[in-house]
Amino acid sequence: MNADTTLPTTAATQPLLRAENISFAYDRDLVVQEVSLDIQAGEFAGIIGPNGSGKSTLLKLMAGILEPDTRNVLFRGTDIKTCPRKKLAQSIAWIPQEHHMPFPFKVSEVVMMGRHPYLSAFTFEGDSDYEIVQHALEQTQTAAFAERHFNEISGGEKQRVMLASAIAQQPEAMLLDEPTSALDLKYQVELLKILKDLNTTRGVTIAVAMHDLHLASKYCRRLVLLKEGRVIKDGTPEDVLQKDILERVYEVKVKIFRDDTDGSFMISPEAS
Ligand SMILES: Nc1ncnc2c1ncn2[C@@H]1O[C@H](COP(=O)(O)OP(=O)(O)OP(=O)(O)O)[C@@H](O)[C@H]1O
Repeated sequence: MNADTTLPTTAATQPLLRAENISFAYDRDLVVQEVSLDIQAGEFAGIIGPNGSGKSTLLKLMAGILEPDTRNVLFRGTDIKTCPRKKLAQSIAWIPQEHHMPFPFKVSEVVMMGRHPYLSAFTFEGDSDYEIVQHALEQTQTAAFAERHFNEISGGEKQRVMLASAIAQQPEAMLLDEPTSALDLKYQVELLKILKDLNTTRGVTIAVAMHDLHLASKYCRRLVLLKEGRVIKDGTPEDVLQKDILERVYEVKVKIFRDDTDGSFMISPEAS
């Protein structure tokens, strides 16, 4: 067995990801404060909260991109800092909010980057890698512009290409930072349907930062509400999307409507 890809065998009993009372500051002020959060394998969790509440930062900490100042993030019970990088790159896909490539890569090449954690320094992509990439391009409806340069496509097209790259990565978990922010109505729903399908049919764990509370309540089985870097409420959409909680956290009066067809919630801010 290759030691580089081995993780502890006790892993199955642990949450996939655990933030154990972590705090983090970019400079002086803490932007994540004493957050304890377990993400179990197979969950579909939404991270919600006002601008600047720490959603992106928390996801970056959970993905091992940033290191907490205090305490640790554990991946299957092991401090994420000490996990073999290759195994981590195969296991966790991170989809950031902003995408820019430093070189003029084609869309197909960006999607192929999802396969890189599986290749060694001296191996080239094989037929199965190309098949996986082609399937990911088709699944995200990005195959039509696979030969265009990534930096020359629209923001919404980039978001779908980054999802394709994450699908090609075949990870255990996808952490996504506002993946629908640049998408039109059709593709917002398409992207969330793809995530739901990956979650239900392949067991991919999803943690996604979202501003659209209606879509969050429609697709996420759990919502974690942040304010000023702290978890204010963590539970089902019904537990979290309550008038008094939302008004306190977002500092605006809201009306909440329930869609009886799927149980989702529509939140309408009221002009004061
Ligand atoms: N690279 C950085 N350097 C310094 N401060 C940062 C950096 N990134 C974020 N911050 C600050 O950290 C805080 C949390 O930001 P973060 O992006 O995590 O919040 P967010 O909830 O994702 O916000 P939004 O909904 O606006 O995307 C904010 O006050 C932000 O200004």
